[in-house]
Amino acid sequence: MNDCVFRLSEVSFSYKGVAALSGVTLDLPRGRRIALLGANGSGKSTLLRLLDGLHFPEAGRIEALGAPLSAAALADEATAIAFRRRVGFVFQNPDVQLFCPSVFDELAFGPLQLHWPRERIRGAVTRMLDAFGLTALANRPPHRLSGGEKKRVALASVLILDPEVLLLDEPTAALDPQATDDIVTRLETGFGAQAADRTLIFSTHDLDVVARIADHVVVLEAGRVVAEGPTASVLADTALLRRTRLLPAQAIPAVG
Ligand SMILES: Nc1ncnc2c1ncn2[C@@H]1O[C@H](COP(=O)(O)OP(=O)(O)OP(=O)(O)O)[C@@H](O)[C@H]1O
Repeated sequence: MNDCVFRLSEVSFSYKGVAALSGVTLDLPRGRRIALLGANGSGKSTLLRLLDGLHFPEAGRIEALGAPLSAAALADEATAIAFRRRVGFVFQNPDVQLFCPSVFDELAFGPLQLHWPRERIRGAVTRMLDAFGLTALANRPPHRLSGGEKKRVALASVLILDPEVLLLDEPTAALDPQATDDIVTRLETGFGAQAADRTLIFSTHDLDVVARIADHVVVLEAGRVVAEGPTASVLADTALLRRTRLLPAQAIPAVG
């Protein structure tokens, strides 16, 4: 495949002897909305962390945006800054990435690091606050918000930099149905509408979220890729979904 944001070749990774990914070979094409689907512990978060250069493969290779993604490559400060500008990551737990005294400052933090002019920062933050329904919360400390509000702040603080690739680790985990719908709607309408070459890669085990957002699905099981393809065909494979614990093994009998 020629135009891939990431190319993985026989990638393996373990945490002090606990295997998390084994022999993953995968091309992730540009401009797609890709779901990493798998049961708890299947390796989704680990794969996202490798794509973001937070961990590096023990074996195998990763190419990101046409260049090797390795500890040696990111040790070069200019390469690391360029990579972080192009690839945005939102953690599963927003508390690990929210640390500013106010929501406004949280959104302004990235642009300040990139030395945007003050007026540009003010305008961009104001627009993002409005787009994410956060204007009334602008002066609140992020750590005192609800889980759904924190997720919106974390997402807005990454999207303000308009990354080419957005990596989201379980964007709807621990959210109630309304907050889930809110985030999914923003991802359906906000991110993809910006430009056709933007790529979204997100992890989840929620099949409804996959159906609404993704156009391509990669299924992980015990650290291996066991299926990959267009969303409709993967979601139609109920035997696969049952085997990988994404659907209950047996239908639960109706009550009454
Ligand atoms: N910090 C860690 N130390 C040791 N083992 C870990 C660590 N993080 C993950 N693992 C192990 O690596 C494997 C893959 O975990 P990972 O978090 O990538 O899965 P996941 O698909 O994201 O799971 P979940 O859906 O529960 O978030 C699991 O066996 C897990 O126990």
